This record gives sequence, C-alpha cells and structure tokens, in this order.
Amino acid sequence: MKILVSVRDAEEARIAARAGVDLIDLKEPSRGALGGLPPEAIASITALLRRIAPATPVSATIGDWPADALEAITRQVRAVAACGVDYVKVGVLPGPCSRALIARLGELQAGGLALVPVFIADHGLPDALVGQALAHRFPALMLDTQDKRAGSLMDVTGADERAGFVARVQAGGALAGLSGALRLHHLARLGEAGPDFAGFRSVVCRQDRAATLEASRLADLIAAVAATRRPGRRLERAQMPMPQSPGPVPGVGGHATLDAVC
Ligand SMILES: O=C[C@H](O)COP(=O)(O)O
Repeated sequence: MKILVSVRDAEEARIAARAGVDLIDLKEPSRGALGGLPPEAIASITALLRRIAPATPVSATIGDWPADALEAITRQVRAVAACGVDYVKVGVLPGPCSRALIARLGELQAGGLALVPVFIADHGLPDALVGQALAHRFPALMLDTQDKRAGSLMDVTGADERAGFVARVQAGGALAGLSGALRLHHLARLGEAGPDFAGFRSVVCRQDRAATLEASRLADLIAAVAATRRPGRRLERAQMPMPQSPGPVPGVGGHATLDAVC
C-alpha cells in the first residue's frame, strides 16, 4: 500500500518529499475535505516538487463543489491541470447531479486529463456511481469522508464495503485509494481491504488536519505503514498534456440538458 499525504504549502511539500512519501497531494485542509489551493500556489509547489522529487506523482484537489456546479468544476479542473500536476482529484458528493458530474469528468478524462474522482462515503457507498466511473477508465478512484469530526472511514464503512470497493475498482483496471481521518491504529484493518494507496492528513498533524504537518508524525506513519505493507501496484506520474490556454470543453454543449435537469 502506497502513501498519499496532503500538503498545503512549500514547507510541507519539502517535508513530505524528504520523507519519501509515494504521492504528494496539494490541498488546503482548512477549506474542507477537498479544500482547494489557489492555482498559483499549486503551480509553484508543483514546480518545487519537480525539482526536489522529480519521480514523485503530484495530485491536487479542485476544492469542495456541489455536484451541480458542472461548469465551475470544469473550469477548475482545467485550471488545476494546467498547473502541471499529474492527477486532479475531484470530489463527487452524492446527489441528483452526481451522474452528470461523472459523465463530465469522463469527457475531460477522454480529452487527455488524468482525473481521480473521490467518492464521499459518509452516508454509504455510491455503488452505482462507482460502476459508472469505472466505464470512463479513470486512473484511480478514491473513497474519502467529508465530515472529518464524525469519525474515520473505518467508522462509516464496514470491512466488507471497503474490500468490495477496492476489489471492484481494481477489477475495473483502476487504482483504489482509501482515506478519511485514518489513524495509525487503523492500518492493519485498512491493509485487509488491499487498497493500492491510502490518503492521510489528520494523522500527520498535531491537532486537527488544518494544523501544520509534522515531520515526526509523518515518520511514524511511514514506519507504521512499512510494518504492514504488502506490495502495491505501481503509481506512476501520469502523462497529462498541459494545455497552455483553456480550450473548448468537450461536450459542453451536449450537457446543457443535464445542467438544466440538475
Ligand atoms: O486525500 C487525503 C486526505 O487529505 C486525507 O485527509 P484526512 O486524513 O484528514 O482525512
């Protein structure tokens, strides 16, 4: 199981790179579960990571958006992708527009971006959406939680649900990631689900996830994961084409009806 760690600035990125984190994720945790950083900050931290950890894949989130904000999400996906990251993470909140959102993300993915839909598991697993997403050949799918104070992913999902999600995603050809206020004492049970990678923020901060990432806590996490580790599949830097200027959004016209329905 590989380790994804979310960082918010250059200093935290340096700590994560020095520690040898497998996948570095750029996020502003005080802005929500998938809180986004400004594109300028994403571009500058990514450039730094390319210099100090050139082989490490970098992801960034677009921020917390309701599923019906299709046009804003599309713009933000393009803006974040243009910052040079390998993967753009997009939260998929359950709701009447989630299917339209997956369809839009599928179009952007088909247009050359590498997107990672992040499903929110607080109120159950969105099985139908996962099935829909698998058809779009995203490089990875993740499960996360939105309300970090309501417990961890381990509290809001059962072992069978986690293992079922991972097995289904992997059988569909994508990498499976799990996250959601995961702690060290969760690692053994987490490993039983067999995810390709797990995402962490809260556990590497002294207080809550909005506080600063601490090198000593990160070292503890890496050691604990190493103790439970079994070989994961490769998580490569994606070959994401970086448009110099935003082009037309594939299928935007065709989605007017979906937007209207939402
Ligand atoms: O993508 C991973 C998340 O940033 C994990 O954050 P968390 O451990 O606070 O849920």
